Amino acid sequence: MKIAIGSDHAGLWLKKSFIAHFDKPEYQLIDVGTYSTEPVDYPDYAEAVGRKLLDGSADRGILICCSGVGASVAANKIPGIRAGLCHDTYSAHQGVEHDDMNILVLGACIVGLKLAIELVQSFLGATFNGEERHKRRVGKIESIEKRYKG
Ligand SMILES: O=C(CO)[C@H](O)[C@H](O)[C@H](O)COP(=O)(O)O
Repeated sequence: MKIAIGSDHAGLWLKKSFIAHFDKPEYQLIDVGTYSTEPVDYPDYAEAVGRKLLDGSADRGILICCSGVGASVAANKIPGIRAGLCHDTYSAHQGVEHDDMNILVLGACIVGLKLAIELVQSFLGATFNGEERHKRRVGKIESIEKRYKG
């Protein structure tokens, strides 16, 4: 699975830890930055991760900022992106199974490394279950995107 991963300065430590932990043959991590602790703006990394999904170079995305809120808000502005801020493992897999969530957003100021790894494992191990009512709801999200297209 190809996974685009990005963070701002606040999420850098967690992004680095993920890159080390998920260095496994089944995962190909595409690191879109940031690469130093110099302060940056989370929307830039949210957009960079979103673009990787839209151009087909990544199957899933992981985004990290301090709370996870800003990165989540920014990523969800991109049509086709369904980003979820999840700090419990149930939401991390149910968000994929029911809502076809394609980016997991984490707050590096909120979660510790062990929980964060479990969250990513839950997210990556889940697939959209494709049941009619869930397809209908995701379809309605796409309709909202179309109605408000600039
Ligand atoms: O949490 C965030 C947005 O929801 C970001 O990580 C910001 O970086 C956070 O607001 C901290 O910003 P600062 O410039 O490091 O004070």
